Amino acid sequence: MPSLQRRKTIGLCLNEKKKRKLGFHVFEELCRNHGYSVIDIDLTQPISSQGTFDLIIHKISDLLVEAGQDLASHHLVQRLQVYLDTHPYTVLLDPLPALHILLDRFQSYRLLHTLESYSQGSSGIFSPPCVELVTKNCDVVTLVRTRLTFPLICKTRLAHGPRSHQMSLIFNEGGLSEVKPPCVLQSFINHNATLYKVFVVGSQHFVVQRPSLRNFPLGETDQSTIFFDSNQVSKAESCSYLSEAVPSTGVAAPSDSVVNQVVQGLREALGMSLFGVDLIVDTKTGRVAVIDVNAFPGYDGVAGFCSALFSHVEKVLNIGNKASATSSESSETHQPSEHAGLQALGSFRGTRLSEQWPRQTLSPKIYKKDITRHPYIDLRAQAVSTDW
Ligand SMILES: Nc1ncnc2c1ncn2[C@@H]1O[C@H](COP(=O)(O)OP(=O)(O)OP(=O)(O)O)[C@@H](O)[C@H]1O
Ligand SMILES: O=P(O)(O)O[C@H]1[C@H](OP(=O)(O)O)[C@@H](OP(=O)(O)O)[C@@H](O)[C@@H](O)[C@@H]1OP(=O)(O)O
Ligand SMILES: [Mg+2]
Ligand SMILES: [Mg+2]
Repeated sequence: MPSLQRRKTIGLCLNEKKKRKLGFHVFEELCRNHGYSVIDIDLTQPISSQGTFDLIIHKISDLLVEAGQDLASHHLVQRLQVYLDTHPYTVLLDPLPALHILLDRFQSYRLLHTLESYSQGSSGIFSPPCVELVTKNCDVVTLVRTRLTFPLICKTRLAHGPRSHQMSLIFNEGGLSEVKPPCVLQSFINHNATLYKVFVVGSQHFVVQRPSLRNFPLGETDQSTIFFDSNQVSKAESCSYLSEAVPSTGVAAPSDSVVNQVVQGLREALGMSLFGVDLIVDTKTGRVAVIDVNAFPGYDGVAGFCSALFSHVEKVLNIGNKASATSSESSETHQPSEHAGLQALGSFRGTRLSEQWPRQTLSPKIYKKDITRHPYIDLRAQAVSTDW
């Protein structure tokens, strides 16, 4: 029987600034030239009336953060969630549960430490020791004495938005009185002011070198706390006074195999396609530290971003095609299935955590939770099964 094929439709929930920075018109043109429709989704209007979307690309971090406090934003996120629930074959790049993890540095670092513990130190990859400060009512000095080493870097719990880039470098116990929870205190690792940004697009990744914070003497010193904005330190064009490298102490860049392990571990654990990982190399030990994971970052310096994204989208849509054809042959019902192919690509539908993570690894509490009503998901260590 002849079948009428609908034009595949890609929806975008990206603000103009993000699109402009990424040169996103190139991606849109590639899509249209290959027969796909591309439509900007307006979350203030019913989504179904704007199109039938096979795949949605978004960066709604602002909205996800606001949804915790603001009812109007909550409703917009809810609208997207309901659309996904009622359109089980729509692929969301990237899944909302994973984004909730990356919006929260507590959860991101817990995930990194879990991945590290699976490798039992064999890979030489680590995430610097850190402590979570929820309120002022804790004995910060004892926590730091028992778990961390000076200098420390203090980062806000929230990982997105302008205030999330306001950080401080603390050199002694006296400096601890100024920290403002909720925040993370993390041991500072000397890395000769060199940062390696790994930008992931589906199964591909790109490594870009950037400036970073300079080395500091290890151990407690009487240096006063340095407050800084991370956006002024590690952008391609940054030339902060905090970034002078020491030329003679260069260390080798992370090897391809280390970068692959980090990317693969996070891709599988998060089920994401579009993310960035910041790596530094410890000048003392040569080990590679993972210090930050960002959802849908800027990809600045990645020349082929739009074509890499297009080829990933094509792969996902083609696998989705086959998977839905197979499942409609074998079953009358249209339940969301766990497509092995999609999972292998790390491109999961963005509905509930339970649909993307192996069910047996989730506690019943998380399994039942409607993530859009809970800005922070309680990520359990056992929910991660990937080795580094
Ligand atoms: N543990 C650490 N040891 C040494 N330097 C660090 C450490 N953590 C962060 N840095 C430095 O501080 C900068 C900002 O840290 P981080 O990447 O966590 O912040 P961010 O604001 O989330 O960055 P992004 O803009 O990539 O999202 C890094 O680029 C690096 O220069
Ligand atoms: O443009 P966006 O708002 O997505 O900003 C992202 C920023 O990209 P940009 O530098 O091109 O702006 C990213 O920089 P690189 O890692 O790529 O250097 C990184 O700072 C993310 O944390 C930011 O995401 P956010 O913190 O806002 O969620
Ligand atoms: Mg960073
Ligand atoms: Mg970050």
